[in-house]
Formats: sequence, structure tokens, C-alpha cells
Amino acid sequence: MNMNEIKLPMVEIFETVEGEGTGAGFPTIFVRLFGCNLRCTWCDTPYSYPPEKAEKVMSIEEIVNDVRSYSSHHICLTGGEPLLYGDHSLKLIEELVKLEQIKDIHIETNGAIDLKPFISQIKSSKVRYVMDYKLPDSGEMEKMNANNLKLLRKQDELKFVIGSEQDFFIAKLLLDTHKTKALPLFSPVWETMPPQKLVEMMLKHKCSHIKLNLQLHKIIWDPAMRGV
Ligand SMILES: Nc1nc2[nH]cc(C(=O)O)c2c(=O)[nH]1
Ligand code: SF4
Ligand SMILES: [Mg+2]
Repeated sequence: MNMNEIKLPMVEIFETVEGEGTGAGFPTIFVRLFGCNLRCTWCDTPYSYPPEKAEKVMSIEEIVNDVRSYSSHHICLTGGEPLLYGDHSLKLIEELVKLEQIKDIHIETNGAIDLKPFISQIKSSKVRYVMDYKLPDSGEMEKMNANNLKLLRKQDELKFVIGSEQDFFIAKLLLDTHKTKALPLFSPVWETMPPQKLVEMMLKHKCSHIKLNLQLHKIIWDPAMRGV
């Protein structure tokens, strides 16, 4: 199938600064696909899956053309779950990789999708995965594919969204018991975990190799605002 035959359900494409991870602060084009296989309790994008509806359906060609109209060198492919569409997600990534303007494509994936086909088929060093590995407070931890942890490479990021002390200790245990090359990030749930408390726990429990991750976009704009 070619680029204009493959169509994907979409929420939005917009340009802002990346709020999270090692790319935080860089002007970035966000490509947000519709649909998710999880329903995390603290999800901040419930408009990206049913019962809400996709804003539009776009062909890969239309998505690529829209991305071209911005000037940022970074793309955040997000959702929902952007890897939900298998070969179609893969084809979208391959077409975005071809854009010379784009130096980095990071993919926000939720830990419940097998990364193997993506890592084995996408060779470009522009592509990085940011895996949001779910903990008990999310209500979705049992859907996690622990095999993904050892597939992550050193350019990838492994994010734990921490809602409680229990989440903190489970994340720490996971890191202590599973090999991964990815950079571990601890990110507080906006509503239930004051950043100060998370930092205190990180220092007390010697999380020397873990990076605190705050969502810049929740600080810069109203936390409920979309498209920023
Ligand atoms: N500024 C900004 N940075 C982000 N990083 C990850 C986001 C996401 O929704 O996946 C996001 C987002 O929605 N906005
Ligand atoms: S995986 Fe992400 S988009 Fe899906 S429900 Fe969880 S937080 Fe929301
Ligand atoms: Mg968001």
C-alpha cells in the first residue's frame, strides 16, 4: 500500500516545545494519533480514545505534508498509543524518517505494545522510543510487556509516572530486577504526587541513575489545555 492509501485516525498535529524527557525544551512537532489499548486512571489525554471520536482521518501523505509545514527538527509521535496500528504505524514512522528537516522522532509508547517488530524493522538512528511503563496507580500494570524493557536501547527513555509511594517502590524494584539500557525517568502524577515529595524519595533512596521528569507544558500553560 502506498502513502495515500493508508489512513490513520488522528487527534491533532501541532507545534510547541517538548515538555518531557531528554528533548524537553526543543521546539517539536506533535503528531497525536487517536486510539489507545489502555485506560490509565490518571490519563491526561482522554480525548484521544473512545467514547470520544477521532477529529479526522488522515492519509500518511497528508500527515507528512502537514508536518512539512512546520519548521521544528523534532517530532513527538504520541496519542493515545501511536503504535496501535502495527504496519500502518510502522509505515508512518518510515515516511517521517525520510524528511530531511527532521533530526529526531521520539515515540511515546505505553509498554503494552510489543516493541520487537518496530525495533527490528526501523533502522534509522533518528528514531527513539519513550516507553511509559505503567505502575499500580495507573490500573494497567498487568498489561505491561516486561520483555520490552530489555529491547530498549541507550538512546531510548523509560518513563515511570509515579502517583504514590507504592508506585515509587515498584518502579525502583523493576529497575533493580530488569536489565535495560534506556535512561530511567521518574515523573510525578500532576494531581497526586507533589514534585518535592518525589525528589525527597529519590534522594533518600539513592536513585542516582534516575532523572526527575517534570512536564514543562503543565507549568507553562494551564494543565487542562490541549494542543500545547
Ligand atoms: N508540550 C508537550 N510535551 C509533551 N510531551 C509528551 C506529550 C504527550 O502528550 O505525549 C506532550 C504534550 O502534550 N505537550
Ligand atoms: S496509555 Fe497513555 S493515552 Fe493511553 S490511557 Fe494510558 S496515559 Fe492515556
Ligand atoms: Mg500530553
